Amino acid sequence: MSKTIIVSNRLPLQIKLNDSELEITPSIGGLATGMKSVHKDGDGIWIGWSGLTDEELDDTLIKKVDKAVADENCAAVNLTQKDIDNYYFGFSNRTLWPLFHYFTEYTEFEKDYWESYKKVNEKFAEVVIENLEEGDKVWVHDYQLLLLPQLIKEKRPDVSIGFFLHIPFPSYEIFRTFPWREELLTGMLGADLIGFHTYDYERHFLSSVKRILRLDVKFNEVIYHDRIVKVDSFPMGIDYKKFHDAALNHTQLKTKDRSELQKRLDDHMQSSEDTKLILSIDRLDYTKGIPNRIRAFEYFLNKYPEFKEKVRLIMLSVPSRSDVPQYQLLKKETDELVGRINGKFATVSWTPIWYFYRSMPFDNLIDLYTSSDVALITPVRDGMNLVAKEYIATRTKQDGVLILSEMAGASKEMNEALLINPNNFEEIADAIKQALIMPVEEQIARNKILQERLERYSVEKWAHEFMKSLNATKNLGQVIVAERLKNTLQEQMISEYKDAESSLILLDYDGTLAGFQDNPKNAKPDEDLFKLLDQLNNKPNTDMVIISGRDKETFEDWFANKDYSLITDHGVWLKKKSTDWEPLERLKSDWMENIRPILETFVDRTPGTFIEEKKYSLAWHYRKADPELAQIRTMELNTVLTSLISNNDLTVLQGNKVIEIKSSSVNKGRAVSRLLATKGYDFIFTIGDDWTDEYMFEEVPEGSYTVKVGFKKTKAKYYVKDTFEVRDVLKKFIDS
Ligand SMILES: O=P(O)(O)OC[C@H]1O[C@H](O[C@H]2O[C@H](CO)[C@@H](O)[C@H](O)[C@H]2O)[C@H](O)[C@@H](O)[C@@H]1O
Ligand SMILES: O=c1ccn([C@@H]2O[C@H](COP(=O)(O)OP(=O)(O)O)[C@@H](O)[C@H]2O)c(=O)[nH]1
Repeated sequence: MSKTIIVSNRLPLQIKLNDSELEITPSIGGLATGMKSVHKDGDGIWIGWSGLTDEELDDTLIKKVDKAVADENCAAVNLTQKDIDNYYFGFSNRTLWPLFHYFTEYTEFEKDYWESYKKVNEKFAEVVIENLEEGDKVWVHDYQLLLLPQLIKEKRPDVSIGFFLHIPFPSYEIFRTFPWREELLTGMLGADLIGFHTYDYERHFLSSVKRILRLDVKFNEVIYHDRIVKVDSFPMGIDYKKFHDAALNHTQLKTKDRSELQKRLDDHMQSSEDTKLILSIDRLDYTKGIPNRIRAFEYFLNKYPEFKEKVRLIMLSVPSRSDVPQYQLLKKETDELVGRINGKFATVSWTPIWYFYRSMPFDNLIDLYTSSDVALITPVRDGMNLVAKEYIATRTKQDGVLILSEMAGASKEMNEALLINPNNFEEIADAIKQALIMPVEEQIARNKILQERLERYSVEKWAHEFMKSLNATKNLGQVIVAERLKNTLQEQMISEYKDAESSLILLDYDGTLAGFQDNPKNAKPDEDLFKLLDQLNNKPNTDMVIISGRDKETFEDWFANKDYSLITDHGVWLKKKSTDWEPLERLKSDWMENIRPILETFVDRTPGTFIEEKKYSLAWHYRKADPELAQIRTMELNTVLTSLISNNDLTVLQGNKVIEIKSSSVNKGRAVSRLLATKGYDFIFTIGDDWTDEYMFEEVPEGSYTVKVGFKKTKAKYYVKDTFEVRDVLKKFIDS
């Protein structure tokens, strides 16, 4: 039976050694708490790091760890202390985490960290491959494993892979500063479906894919080699029922069953009639805006002194990544701030801030959530923030107010909360006051809407939607275009070629024989290509024709010493083997004088674009321009040109990052039909990569081999992945 394999850096359980005995605790953090609910009901396995390093383990302990993780349907990836130092504390938490949360000044670009990150991603890949069985799906999580999808896909292209990023994906302007940006993007694109919490993160990712990898993006689909990668947003939910039911049970607890923490909270609440509790819970992380929050609370107490001795801020800060210097500094800063403010405002009966630096068991979290009148959640950046959702889920009487930073992914779905800018103390202070005096009817009205949404889009639903989309993505890849020219088909084709008495091989040039270059002039044939073409050209009973939109002058220059058959200018000129150039069409070019100035205005306004002037056509290339600006400009240019060309027998063609204006009566198809009229062939092979080649595919008779380069919509019957595969196929003709 097929299963889903979840992969994340941490397993849902963390193991430590205590006097050579295993001490097992649940992992902290939204990824672990959220995915745990998904994993518990499923029949899959969860692969991740156990919490112990190789150095801490001997054979006996390894067996114990394996058993402990296997009991939870997990499998451990073994990491050394050096891996943890360089991959986890290093690259993950001193490079990716700060950069993706816009803390560029904290970001360290260390080659050693990067090398370790690659190595550890490979270790994860090995364990995944070991556990993979026929039909399994893999769901990879988060920034620690950005290279993993590609590593799995390379070894197991048949496996359906989903990837979900739990933190923000930064804007292109931030991401472009990253030294290994191409590798990270291609690593992620190994997945069939890439998910983010919000649409903003999704569009930032697509923007980087377009600009850095220059890949084609159609709406939310990336065309990557011969695959379509779907990108979408799936805002993660929580196990609503678990939190809501726990809160309901909590209300029924007898006094004797109440926790020590709850008793302290009760004491505070009973100390005066209008006393209130404000709660914050987060890992002690600089992204969570903890110092800002404390300062804003101080500002509030100064601005609204009537709340002194009545309102208390309870801050639960969970220790996190304490080997990273920025976290140590944050700890110091937080301790000092809390000390200073408590020192400044405290009275005999009141300290304004209760500060806990530890993690708490689930029941204590419920104590805190259910006892607090306000939740104050103020991250400066946060992928989602599940605490905000958990607070709302526990409000069984629907009272309570959530103050939430608009920089948290959760804010996109929680409009009924009081949304604040975490850098604006004035706004936070006013929001605290508004929350404290908000009529209970208004609290209920807001929370009712929030709860309905959270209950509906729970973490189970989130996981279900993601997997549903992953399954649909798989089908998408299969239905769309031509059939892959796989080895068995190639063998059949070559055997037909060998049996044929007369064969025609039509080869497009750019994007087929030679790779795409920023400057078209640089796409000159290389030595290998010449060798290959020479050999093909000498095959008996074979007419090899290079058929291109390039101008005659370029081909005259490039192939000066070669006796190849050539067709240039999309079919205007023909040079047959051992004969001279002859025009296939008689064309006028006076129209160019009118069109060129228009194209020049587009070049001036669109940096990176340029005009290629051929004898019979004009081409405006935008391959180096910003893709979004280019998209707008191509629409504008099309509109302008449409009104101009109608009287001139001209056509505007949209190519691969180029718009070309040329005579309507010329195309590669017409040129091919003329070739076919002069000679009969019993084997025809034609290959090309863009729209101009579609005319050839249409023109050649049924039964011909029509092949597209790249995974695109086409009239061709088959496709190959790239120019490297084109050469491999041509070698098979030569070797036959
Ligand atoms: O594993 P740690 O290094 O101790 O960190 C804990 C987790 O922190 C991050 O959580 C994120 O995921 C949450 C759920 O999607 C989201 O609400 C939150 O905004 C994120 O910051 C991190 O992404 C996880 O990988 C860590 O395990
Ligand atoms: O002592 C604690 C404090 C918090 N949490 C949980 O940690 C998660 C924090 O997730 P969030 O998305 O808010 O932030 P992250 O830590 O993942 O950045 C929530 O599910 C909390 O219930 C916990 O298990 N123990």
